[in-house]
Formats: sequence, C-alpha cells, structure tokens
Amino acid sequence: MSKVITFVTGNVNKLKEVQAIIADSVELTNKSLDLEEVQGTILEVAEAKCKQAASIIQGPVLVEDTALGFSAYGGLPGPYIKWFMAKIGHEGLNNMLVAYDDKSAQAICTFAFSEGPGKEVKIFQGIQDGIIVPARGPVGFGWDPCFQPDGFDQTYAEMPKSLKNTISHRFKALQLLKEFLSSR
Ligand SMILES: O=c1nc[nH]c2c1ncn2[C@H]1C[C@H](O)[C@@H](COP(=O)(O)OP(=O)(O)OP(=O)(O)O)O1
Ligand SMILES: [Mg+2]
Repeated sequence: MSKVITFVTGNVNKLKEVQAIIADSVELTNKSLDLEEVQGTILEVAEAKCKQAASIIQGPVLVEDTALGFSAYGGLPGPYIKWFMAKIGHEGLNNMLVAYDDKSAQAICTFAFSEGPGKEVKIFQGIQDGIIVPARGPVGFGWDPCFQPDGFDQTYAEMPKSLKNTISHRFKALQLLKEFLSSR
C-alpha cells in the first residue's frame, strides 16, 4: 500500500492552506484536476469527487469540497457557492440577504479520503459559524472578504493567514483528518 497521498484539487489557495496547516505531519503530493461535481448534498459531492479522483490516480487520494450555507436559505448555496461567487460576487452574496435580518452562515469544509479505487471513502468535516458582511480586506481567496467568523471582528480576508489557519472550517476538518491519518 502506497503511503503517499495525492491531494486532488484545482484550487491553489486551498492547497496552500492545507500545506500550511498539515504539511509537518502528513506527506502529500498534489495533482491539479478539476473534478466533476455532482448535484447533491455536501457529502454526496465530496464522496463522488473522491471516487473519481481514486480512479484517475489509482492510489490513495484526498479531495476537499467547500460549502458556504446561508441560514436564511436553509443552507444554500452550500456546495454550489462556487458558481454563485463566479456569477454574482461579494456584492451579490450580500444582496441575496437584503430581505432577511438573519445574516448568519456556515463555512463547511469536507475532506474525503480513499486508499484507492473501490475502497471505502472516509469523510472529515469542519464547520465555522459566521455572518455575511459587505466585503472587507484583500481579495485573494473566494468569499473570504465577506465571511466574518463568530467571535472575531475581522473577516477571513482581513485576518493574518496564520489566524485564519488556526480557527477556520478547513483547520477544523484537517484536525480530524490528521488524527485519522496518524493511525493509518
Ligand atoms: O476558505 C475559503 N475561503 C473563501 N473561499 C473559499 C474557501 N474555500 C473554498 N472557497 C471557494 C472556492 C470555490 O469558489 C468555492 C468552493 O468550491 P470547491 O468546489 O470546493 O472548490 P474549487 O472548485 O475551487 O476547488 P476543487 O478543485 O478542490 O473542487 O468556495
Ligand atoms: Mg470544485
């Protein structure tokens, strides 16, 4: 059994955060592929990405899917946030919530791991609660400028990376993944 895990993602910002958070404890190599994303729940999307990655890589793979869910929308856009971001941007995300007092949202990071094709898919999820605000901070990574995590007065974009990477949805999911991989 190969020990080296291939993290399959087309997103360099994700990759950088994953490397910053767990590089010291997990040996990862990267393959940049834009995997097909099915329509379904967060878990279905992550699981399908993982199976597809395993069949392409033919070995141990890790994938990740990130969702941003608005409470006022029952958790949507959720796994479809990428397309909302691309089409309506930060201002559009804020405008979606104009009709609602409840601006709360959840950033949800879901890692899916498999040893290879046909092998079980394991899921590791981290959630950070927050609110949607008019964009503040540098534009660099997706919806970071309009997500302000609960307990902080800065958006993800305004925070130093070192702070985001110790409180984020991705950090929390990676703690669970790390625990699992340490006994692999
Ligand atoms: O921490 C984050 N802070 C701000 N924005 C973020 C974050 N993490 C993902 N994002 C964005 C990227 C994409 O617009 C959408 C998730 O979509 P998602 O399919 O998971 O990412 P992707 O297609 O860019 O990469 P991948 O090849 O791993 O699927 O939210
Ligand atoms: Mg994607």
